[in-house]
Amino acid sequence: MPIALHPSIDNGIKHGNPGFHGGTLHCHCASHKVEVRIDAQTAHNHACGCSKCWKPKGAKFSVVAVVPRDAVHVTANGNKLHIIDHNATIQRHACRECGVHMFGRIENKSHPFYGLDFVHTELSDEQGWSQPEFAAFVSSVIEQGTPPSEMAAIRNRLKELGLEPYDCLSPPLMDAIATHLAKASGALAA
Ligand SMILES: N[C@@H](CCC(=O)N[C@@H](CSCO)C(=O)NCC(=O)O)C(=O)O
Ligand SMILES: [Zn+2]
Ligand SMILES: [Zn+2]
Repeated sequence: MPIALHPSIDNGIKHGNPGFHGGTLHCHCASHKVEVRIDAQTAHNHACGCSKCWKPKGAKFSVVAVVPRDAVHVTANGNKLHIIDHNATIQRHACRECGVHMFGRIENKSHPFYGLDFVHTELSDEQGWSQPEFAAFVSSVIEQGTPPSEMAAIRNRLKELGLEPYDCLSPPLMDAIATHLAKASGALAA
């Protein structure tokens, strides 16, 4: 049995459908579920090993993607939502009862990813969301108690699944962040 990372990737990566245009996320409550409608396909879907992203019980990684914030609409039981940490870069709006994070929003207008919300598409029954493309913050699983001796097996399994492991974000995303900062500072022409 290969090491378990997350139920939506452990049996192989399901391909996304480029023509897919969104769906509805719902929390894990048995009744009065929080529902969030997403009117867009996701981008930059990835496995994330950081301690802040929501993971289903027993998973080592979260699977998280971004969508334009204008495409995110709370459609039911929004009164159950609260913000986990108002000071975090990504303000995660979670269900107070079941703990599931419904969307993470960046409110800092000068942040490179301002305008994008973070979402977990496993919370939707629809098929076709963009597939995970890489693994981010892999070393961070140690901070949550994974023995460092397991890291080689974890990175090998991620590679076997086609998810290149990185200890921050992927090179294209790190380049996008650096480009944004260079344009803001004047080091590159805006
Ligand atoms: N080692 C830390 C890393 C946390 C971290 O920086 N997480 C990233 C990625 S989240 C989705 O890719 C991040 O951007 N965080 C901003 C925020 O969470 O507000 C840890 O594991 O906690
Ligand atoms: Zn809930
Ligand atoms: Zn994360």
